[in-house]
Amino acid sequence: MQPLDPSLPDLPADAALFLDFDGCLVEIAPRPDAVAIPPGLAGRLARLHDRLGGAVALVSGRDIADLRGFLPDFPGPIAGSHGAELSLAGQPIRTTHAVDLDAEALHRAAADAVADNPAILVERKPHGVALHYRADPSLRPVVEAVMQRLADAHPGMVLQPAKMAVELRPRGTGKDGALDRLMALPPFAGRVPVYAGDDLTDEAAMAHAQSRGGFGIKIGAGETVARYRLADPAALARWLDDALVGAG
Ligand SMILES: O=P(O)(O)OC[C@H]1O[C@H](O[C@H]2O[C@H](CO)[C@@H](O)[C@H](O)[C@H]2O)[C@H](O)[C@@H](O)[C@@H]1O
Repeated sequence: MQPLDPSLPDLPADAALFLDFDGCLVEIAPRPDAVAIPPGLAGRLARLHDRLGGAVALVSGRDIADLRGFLPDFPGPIAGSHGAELSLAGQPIRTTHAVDLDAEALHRAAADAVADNPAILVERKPHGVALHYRADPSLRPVVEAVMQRLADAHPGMVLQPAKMAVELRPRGTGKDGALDRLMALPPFAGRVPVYAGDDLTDEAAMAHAQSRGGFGIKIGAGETVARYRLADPAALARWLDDALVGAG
């Protein structure tokens, strides 16, 4: 069991907590549909939601419908597709950008471009597409070249490198924007933003949390702007559980 970062403070009682999903709440899996939800995760999120007056949000590169499939009872807001969509508690999903995207055409173009490489997995999202090469990492240059061509052909979209994947997301979106949007709303407004994430896509949001008086927690290895680090999702779970115990 990895020790907790000894410098990591307790979760502030007035925190606004932003949690990434893959590699942060759940371990990375061979395929996006193969992640295992830890047995205590849903209960932990519900208790944190109560403890923080509802100021707990999921912020993911996955689309919201996909995330809801894994965490159907999550009671708080979800920012999905790298901030391109947002669902406030009890409200329908709404789009946060103005990029005019024919998602089906984009998915078709991506799938056609890698049709000769069955090891490349095409993830179709309502606001973009991801090409995964985890099954054969030697295909990374192929994926990068295809995605660069697609980005050139879709000026409204930008490249988003991910873990063993390359994605396209709408220009102007991002997890930092999602954090900003939520921090302007109750019950997040006026609280201390705390953001935990593992990936490149989380860096801007962690920097943003820190610029607003809060802090970031990098999960796992790799360069980061985050002030603190925890080894893996299990270490994050223990830190969150400590906060719940501390709260009595
Ligand atoms: O923002 P996140 O919640 O961390 O989501 C980032 C991307 O995660 C997923 O892909 C990654 O996780 C998969 C499952 O562990 C793994 O197989 C893949 O290699 C990783 O890149 C998801 O599929 C993407 O849509 C998310 O954007």
